[in-house]
Amino acid sequence: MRLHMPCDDRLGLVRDLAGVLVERGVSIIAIEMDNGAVYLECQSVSEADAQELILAFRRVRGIHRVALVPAMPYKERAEQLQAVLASVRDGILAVNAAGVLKQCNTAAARILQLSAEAIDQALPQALADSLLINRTLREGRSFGDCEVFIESIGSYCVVSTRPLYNEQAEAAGVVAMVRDIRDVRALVQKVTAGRPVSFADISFASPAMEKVLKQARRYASSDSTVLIRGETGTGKELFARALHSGSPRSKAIFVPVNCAAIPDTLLESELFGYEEGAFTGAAKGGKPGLFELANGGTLFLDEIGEISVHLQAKLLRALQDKRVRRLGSSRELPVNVRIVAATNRELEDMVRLRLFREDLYYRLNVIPLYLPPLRERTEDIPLLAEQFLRRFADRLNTPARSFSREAMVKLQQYAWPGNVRELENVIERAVNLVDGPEMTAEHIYLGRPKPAAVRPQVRFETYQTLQERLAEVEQDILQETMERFPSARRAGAVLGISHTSVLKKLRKYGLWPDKP
Ligand SMILES: Nc1ncnc2c1ncn2[C@@H]1O[C@H](COP(=O)(O)OP(=O)(O)OP(=O)(O)O)[C@@H](O)[C@H]1O
Repeated sequence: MRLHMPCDDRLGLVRDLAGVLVERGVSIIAIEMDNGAVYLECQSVSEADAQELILAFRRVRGIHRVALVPAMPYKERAEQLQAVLASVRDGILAVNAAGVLKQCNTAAARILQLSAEAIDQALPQALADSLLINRTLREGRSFGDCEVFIESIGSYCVVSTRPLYNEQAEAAGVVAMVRDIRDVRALVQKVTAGRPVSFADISFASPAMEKVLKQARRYASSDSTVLIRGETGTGKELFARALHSGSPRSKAIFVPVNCAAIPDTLLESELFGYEEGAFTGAAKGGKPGLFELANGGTLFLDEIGEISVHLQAKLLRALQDKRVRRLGSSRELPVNVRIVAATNRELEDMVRLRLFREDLYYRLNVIPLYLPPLRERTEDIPLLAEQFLRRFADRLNTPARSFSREAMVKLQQYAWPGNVRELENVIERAVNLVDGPEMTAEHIYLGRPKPAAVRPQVRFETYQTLQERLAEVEQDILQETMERFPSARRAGAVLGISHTSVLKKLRKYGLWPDKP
């Protein structure tokens, strides 16, 4: 039986109430003062005895009223706290000064794989260390959003802690908040990801693209690695995104990496992450790599043909073992990532020239997908052009709605070295120029025609020896090769000479700074 009794603040009141119960041989379960009232919980008694008890309490000096209540305030508070703890997605746990686990919500139990029996038991030392609980107790200060590795679950978590102080201002316990790194990533993905791209976003009218799309739809559901080939701007990234959206991993993250846009040394730490202090400039607390970030989802390695041979070896190992190791760490982490790679390079030639590892090539080329260039599917041009026209006209609020016949012919006759991206740009430029509803041929500015491949210039200066003329040609070849493969080693592999010969020749022609 639980009673609520508004009362005066009088010394001895609780003793008098207890006396009423003692006289009748009824035991007290709990007594609590709250907000000008006494709450009392005692063992249950018969209906008649309850009535008599209530009358006796009313007669106690200082008691204003006596009413039955369904719950004691401390129980209500505890239940509300439990409901709050159970409803949050973050893991919350409370540990006392002796390291004993006193509270653990369902999320914490799930993230840290703790059983119900863990309550009222000392938290394992390694776990208390990883969760920064011991440091919080020792140093008596809070930690905010630290990424820590939890050995027992083999994964990283984000942890914040707060010490609880006793009356002597000593740390008497710790409350820790734990978030699974995967939940953090899912949140980031939700906030930062744009609208997902699906196969329905890929426009086509040509049988060639119909065939590719049919293949891609079939491949989407598989977990195998896809290698998308095609010239620049043919829609490789669009297909990679659609493959992800159409896969069982669609709810997880899609992580695109442009391998050509990041310098080699940086790409290694971006892909694999690093531990604190792994190198000068490494961020405090280390950083997870893109492989880890993409865990559960899809990693899109764009321009895969551009990565160095050193990184190719590391990538191959990661793909084979399905494990990655952060730079400066000895710990390997399992990763479950689907790889979609793309390139506009002739990887087979690169393999032949030893610029691309053959084993990595086969590992990536499990499902090849070839996107034809726009000039081989001119049927797609009107559809794409009209789609881009609508998009840009709406965005720029111009009245352009259609193409004249000549404009469309001009678009279809062009060779489109930049493919769909170039078409998109041409239409955007045209929409900016047009005043009326129709786009005419004058509004369509196409790229400058490519000059015909120039043959090495032959200079008819009769006093030049054969050797001198050959040297000029050699110089042109070296210059052109170094522009395409800006490393002596790679240029050497292409030209079939050693990299030291390349360097020697570069120095000879003043194409390489001399040693100081
Ligand atoms: N079939 C298509 N339908 C609609 N838009 C397309 C289509 N193909 C490509 N695009 C658009 O063309 C542009 C270039 O596509 P994307 O970036 O996917 O090409 P890419 O082959 O990955 O290029 P790069 O080789 O330069 O990385 C994007 O804006 C894309 O949305």
